[in-house]
Amino acid sequence: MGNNQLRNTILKVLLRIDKDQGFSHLLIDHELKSGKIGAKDEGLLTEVVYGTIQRKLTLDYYLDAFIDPKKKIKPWVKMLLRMSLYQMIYLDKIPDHAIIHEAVEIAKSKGHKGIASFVNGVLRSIQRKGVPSTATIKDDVKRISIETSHPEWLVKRWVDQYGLKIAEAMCVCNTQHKPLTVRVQPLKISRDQALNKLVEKGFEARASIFSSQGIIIEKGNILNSELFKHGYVTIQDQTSMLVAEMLESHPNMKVLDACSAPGGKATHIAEKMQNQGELHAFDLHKKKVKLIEDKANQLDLSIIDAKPGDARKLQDIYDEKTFDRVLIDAPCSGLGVIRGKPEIKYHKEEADINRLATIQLEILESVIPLLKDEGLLIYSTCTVDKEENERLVRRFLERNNSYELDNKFFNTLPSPLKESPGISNYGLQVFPQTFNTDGFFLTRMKRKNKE
Ligand SMILES: C[S@@+](CC[C@H](N)C(=O)[O-])C[C@H]1O[C@@H](n2cnc3c(N)ncnc32)[C@H](O)[C@@H]1O
Repeated sequence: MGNNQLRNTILKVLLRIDKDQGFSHLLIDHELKSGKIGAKDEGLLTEVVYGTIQRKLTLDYYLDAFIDPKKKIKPWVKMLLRMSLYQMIYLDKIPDHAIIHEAVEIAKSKGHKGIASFVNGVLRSIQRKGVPSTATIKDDVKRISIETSHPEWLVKRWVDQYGLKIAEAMCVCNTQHKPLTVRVQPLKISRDQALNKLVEKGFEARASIFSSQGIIIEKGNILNSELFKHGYVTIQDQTSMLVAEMLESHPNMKVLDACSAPGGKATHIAEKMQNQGELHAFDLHKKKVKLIEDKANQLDLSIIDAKPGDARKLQDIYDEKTFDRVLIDAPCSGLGVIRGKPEIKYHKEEADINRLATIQLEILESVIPLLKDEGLLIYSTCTVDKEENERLVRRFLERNNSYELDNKFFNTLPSPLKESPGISNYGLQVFPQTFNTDGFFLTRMKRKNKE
């Protein structure tokens, strides 16, 4: 694929994410699987798409200083400027003159000479004069919003909920690289064996403190490894691995995973059960059930019975006190996974959070009666927001006095997590910056002992 074609593909993907609210990882995956992108261009496509989305508000702040506010610009021209500027500022592989040349060629072929000369003028002016400083922005929320490219409502919300220092560190971290982590399938290989194999193949890898099965890959492409291809390891963030660690499920238990797709945590739980017992996995969306089955097959786990179903209606299927363990990994705003899905920052709105909290509470209240006496329930989300996490748990406990937090949960956490800044009376909020992971929340509950 020529340079011009590659840049056109990048522009097409970016416009789909922006206009049609597409997911960056799915659209990138689609292009990479099309067979049209050469191996040497895969990295550039991924980097420019993610980077441009990740830095959109910062790039707009820079561009606005060079564009007459009265000028009407078509969305594709604005996006072309953003992706070109992203490469000029954040990538040092390609010289500026080549980036500007490509942008002008695209402007010519997609538009006309006038647009090409406008694009050329803006990019050349920035090249000559440099980008404006953010130091003049006095308001902290506005400054963080522009410097780290998070909408102001979100920065303000995080500052109000967690304070300026944590909020700013979180926003900065969300623009930085996160190492990939994998989970070892312990019924097929031990973590030490997997680590040795990876090091032999030239990977830089180390053990995670979050889970006895976790490995952090510092260098090397795990997707091309035999370990990955044959289901000896699966990709999972370290925070998500905490869930099965803390659920303490054992062989021959009866376990419910009420919101299960794509099955990352269900398969981990099945591994902890040594693939013995019953694991009932549900997801609201029928087509996602196949994802759970595929993951279970890939890891050679047979005890997962995956079905479509609404977690709020499982009482129609099961009697009260059926399960030894229950996981509610609830649908959430996903504000903890902005690094992997940067468009979340712009697609989510504040009103979504209250709507989601209502559903989360409904799910929790419908599912928890299925838990046996002495059973354990984990409630988790991949978001950083008190309304969906700590406050949700507090609201649940205030409304349902036969349940309580399981205090042993806090003692059982791996030690650096016990002392981490997100510990509260209602669970553990992991901030992405503390351990360079996703942002994640989890807590453990149980039925109160009757006197
Ligand atoms: C955070 S994801 C679960 C991730 C999964 N536990 C894993 O580790 O791979 C939440 C899931 O809940 C599903 N969902 C949303 N509403 C639901 C409902 N009312 N009942 C069951 N599943 C639901 C979504 O389709 C989504 O797949």
